[in-house]
Amino acid sequence: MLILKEHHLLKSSAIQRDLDAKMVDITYDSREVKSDALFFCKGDNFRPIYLTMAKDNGAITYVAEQPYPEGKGMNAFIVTNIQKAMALLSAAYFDYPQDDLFVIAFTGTKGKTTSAYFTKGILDITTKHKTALFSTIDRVLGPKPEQRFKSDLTTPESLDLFRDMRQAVDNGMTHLIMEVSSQAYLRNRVFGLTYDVGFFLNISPDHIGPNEHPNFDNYLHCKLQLLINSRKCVINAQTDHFDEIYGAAKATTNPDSIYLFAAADYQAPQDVEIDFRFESQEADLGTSKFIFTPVSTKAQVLGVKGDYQLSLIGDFNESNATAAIIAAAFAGADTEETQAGIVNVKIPGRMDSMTVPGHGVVYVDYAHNYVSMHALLSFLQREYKNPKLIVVVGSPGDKGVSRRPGFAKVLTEFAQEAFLTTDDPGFENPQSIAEQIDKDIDHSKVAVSIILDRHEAIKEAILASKPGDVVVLAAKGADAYQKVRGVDTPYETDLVVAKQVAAQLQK
Ligand SMILES: CC(=O)N[C@H]1[C@@H](OP(=O)(O)OP(=O)(O)OC[C@H]2O[C@@H](n3ccc(=O)[nH]c3=O)[C@H](O)[C@@H]2O)O[C@H](CO)[C@@H](O)[C@@H]1O[C@H](C)C(=O)N[C@@H](C)C(=O)N[C@H](CCC(=O)O)C(=O)O
Ligand SMILES: Nc1ncnc2c1ncn2[C@@H]1O[C@H](COP(=O)(O)OP(=O)(O)OP(=O)(O)O)[C@@H](O)[C@H]1O
Repeated sequence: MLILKEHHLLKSSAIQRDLDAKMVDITYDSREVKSDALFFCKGDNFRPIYLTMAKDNGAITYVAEQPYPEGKGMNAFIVTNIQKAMALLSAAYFDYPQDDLFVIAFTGTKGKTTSAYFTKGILDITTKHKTALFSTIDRVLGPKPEQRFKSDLTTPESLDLFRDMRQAVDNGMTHLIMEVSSQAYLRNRVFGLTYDVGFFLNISPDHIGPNEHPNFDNYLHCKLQLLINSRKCVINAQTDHFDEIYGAAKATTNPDSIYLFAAADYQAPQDVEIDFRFESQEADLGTSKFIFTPVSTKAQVLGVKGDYQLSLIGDFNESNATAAIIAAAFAGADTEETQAGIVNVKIPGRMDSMTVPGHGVVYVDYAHNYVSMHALLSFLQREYKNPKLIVVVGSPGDKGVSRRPGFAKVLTEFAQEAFLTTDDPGFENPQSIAEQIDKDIDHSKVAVSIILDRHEAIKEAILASKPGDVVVLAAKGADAYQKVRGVDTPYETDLVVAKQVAAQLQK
């Protein structure tokens, strides 16, 4: 209660309390309540009947923004903001596990997962597999295979976050790499959490619409919170909105603890000193090679520099790799470890490729907004020397509405043929989403087909390709589901479907 009081979250009226009540668990899901638990009443879809269920299952205390008759007889803490209260109480309940971890956080519209995986590749060497990971793809809480779980969210709900951190510490982990989404700040999932090093990779319009951010300013504001909550800040100097981002870091962090990185040929504004540079040597279909150089005195103190090679192709990944090298260096990695740890990193659903005999080469990639599709398609266009580009893509329902015109624009700029299909339609009609993309495409440049069955769309795209063509299966990465009306409907993944098509064609 003191914690809530200290943070001015407690509404003094309407509190019933038994301060001696023992509490053996905390949860926000009535289905998981055990006896003597504390139950958080939270969420857009919260219904008072969940509190009844929680009480019936043995909850003795609830925390909510209003008193509920259903909670009669229970201890109640009525708070002004349930998300903040849950974050603070969860951190306390799990005994502040962040204090036992070196925490590295990445935010950015693109590149969070990639940078996080690169960093983990390195720190697995440095820390001898004592590095935990909270990523969009999975959560790694310990060195054993059974301590790896699939993620539901990029950044977990606060209670899950602190519980998993505690688990990681108990499993012997000493470091944690986490992706922090803007949504995590919007919904106070990381309220009160401070990172040892926080990275701002880039920002471009995305995640704006129902259930997400009301506008770009809000999106940027939420992302900036990561810098405000980091002991050391590292910023990609080439990001859009650099001035605002750098300004946010400077407002709360000593300039000695702010670091900037950029490509070797980037001309920074006069009053901006770049700390780390990366110089591309080769970025083709086989590999990426670049030189990483600490330029400023404070960057040189870290002692990491040299030639780097990546298996994960795509020129845009050199910037992600640079962020990872800096992150790992702050966590104690040396040059040799950063070189050895990054070279073999591959990420499910990022730049996966296969050739279909008699047809084109197929790429599966998670690019799912204008900027990432632009990065992906321009790379492939350059490397394959203006091939015919055939793209299969869909846009999710209920969120990221700005992606739809973004896809239309990028398809018009690069593709010769597009198959618009289904991608997590949620509660929207996938046909209508496809039509919204289609209406902004310049049909004099791109031949468009709407095929809602994603398997069929992939098959038609591959059939339409000839050797030398490039087929891009975009935006779904390695997702093994389609989110339809609140249900995760199993889906084989784009790569598996492409392999099935290739196998059928060879029969
Ligand atoms: C808008 C949003 O972020 N919503 C998230 C939020 O939901 P919520 O707090 O409103 O809770 P809710 O789902 O309405 O459920 C109501 C409550 O009733 C409880 N309940 C429900 C049923 C029952 O029988 N008993 C019971 O107690 C539930 O446990 C829950 O506490 O908290 C839930 C976890 O408790 C999340 O699953 C949910 O994410 C939704 C599914 C989502 O799609 N979020 C996206 C937008 C998101 O967060 N994305 C970002 C990535 C964005 C990026 O890439 O940058 C992310 O970090 O993943
Ligand atoms: N630095 C970058 N700039 C532009 N595009 C990028 C960059 N890094 C990755 N991409 C593209 O974006 C896709 C997603 O990358 P990644 O999963 O690392 O980003 P993310 O920030 O975790 O995305 P999300 O928040 O949507 O999960 C990649 O498959 C690639 O096509």
